[in-house]
Amino acid sequence: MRISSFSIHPVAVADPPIRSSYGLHSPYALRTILILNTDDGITGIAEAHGGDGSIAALNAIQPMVLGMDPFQLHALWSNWGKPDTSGDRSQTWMVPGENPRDARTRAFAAVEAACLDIIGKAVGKPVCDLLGGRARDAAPFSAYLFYKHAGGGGEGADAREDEYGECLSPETMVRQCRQMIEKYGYKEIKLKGGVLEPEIEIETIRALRREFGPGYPLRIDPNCAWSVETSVHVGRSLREELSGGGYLEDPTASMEGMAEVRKRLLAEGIDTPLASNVAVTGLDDVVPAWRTDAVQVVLSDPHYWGGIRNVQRLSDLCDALGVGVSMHSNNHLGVSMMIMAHACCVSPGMHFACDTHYPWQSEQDEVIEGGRVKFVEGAVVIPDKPGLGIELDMDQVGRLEERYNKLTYRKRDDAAEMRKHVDPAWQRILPRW
Ligand SMILES: O=C([O-])C(=O)C[C@H](O)[C@@H](O)C(=O)[O-]
Ligand SMILES: [Mg+2]
Repeated sequence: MRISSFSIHPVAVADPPIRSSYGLHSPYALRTILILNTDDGITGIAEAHGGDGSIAALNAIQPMVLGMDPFQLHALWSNWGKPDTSGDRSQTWMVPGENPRDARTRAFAAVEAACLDIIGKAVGKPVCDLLGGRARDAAPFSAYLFYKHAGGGGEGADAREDEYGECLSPETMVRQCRQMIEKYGYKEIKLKGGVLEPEIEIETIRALRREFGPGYPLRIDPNCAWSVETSVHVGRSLREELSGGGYLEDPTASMEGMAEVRKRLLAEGIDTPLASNVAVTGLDDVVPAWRTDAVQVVLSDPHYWGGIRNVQRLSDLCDALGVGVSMHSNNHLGVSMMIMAHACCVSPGMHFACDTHYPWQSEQDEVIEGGRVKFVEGAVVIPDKPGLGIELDMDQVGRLEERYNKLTYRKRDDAAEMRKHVDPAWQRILPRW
């Protein structure tokens, strides 16, 4: 079997004005759909980050993919040569999906997912059953809460209804969480922080705990917005709330900063795990993060960590080191949803509910046949279908691609969006508090 065609479809997906320490989301999130066909008529699909950087990396791998046997993934990776991993591979300064240092890993991840989809279809097995068998039948996800301005995303005739309204206070965040839990059944909660004064974010976490109780583990992620001092203060203030299955995610920048926060919290008898997808972005980072005790929960991602198999490798490595594993997300559609669900199900060490931005996207913008992926009590059940278990709706892909072609931007730039809509002088300052 050989890959006989390779096509990429950039798409634009309506996205509400949600905030993080990187800034503000633009009206459309950018994604890329990859389609591979084989000479015996099997189609494999994948989804990757969007915009020019992602497309350039996919174009660069294309000549090696055309004509390859989809079973030979090791050969593809080694023939491409080792990517340049020198310099800053972190996501401290660049929003996920925009660091050119992991562009190759991300392109490989997309090809790998499409090849696994092909292999699954060829042998009649779901992807997670190709990779040693599933550790679980359903992938649990968490309610991923964002401070946000009013608006549902999209523009003009494409503007979407605002399901969650403005949420810039503890009370409105509790309402957002209630809506999300009622709709999807999530059992764990993640708050994207680094947006408002730390005292307001502390109060938001407390309000969530009062409302939902200790049965819903809580995590907060300010994407490095805090100094070591502030991180220790937040860790101390939320000692109870972040215990029992929660964590403190990327409170401060750099492995050294994280290690210092950990040391100071432990000195006060506070054992809240620190999680990271910013300081730790690849397998090479795991041992240094473990050795310095900077990170107790590593946040995988089958996109920028180099694929589903690397998430599985990461899970095994973390298991051996006694480190936890969870999963990071970015805005995504149903194809990524299934890539993430399969990655979770083949990773025995994944004991936390994974992140997903999926509730922030809408039914109108889904690209898979049959509408959106469903959650059952907060989890995505692996369908009894071969490969990833989904097919593309090409009319929808065409519609979202047409929309992409009309946009004036080709990369995610949350700081520029912040200057346009909130504060013309806004700069990303780290630490801000
Ligand atoms: O866990 C994280 O760091 C993220 O989810 C990063 C994302 O880019 C998030 O900050 C966002 O969507 O703004
Ligand atoms: Mg994070």
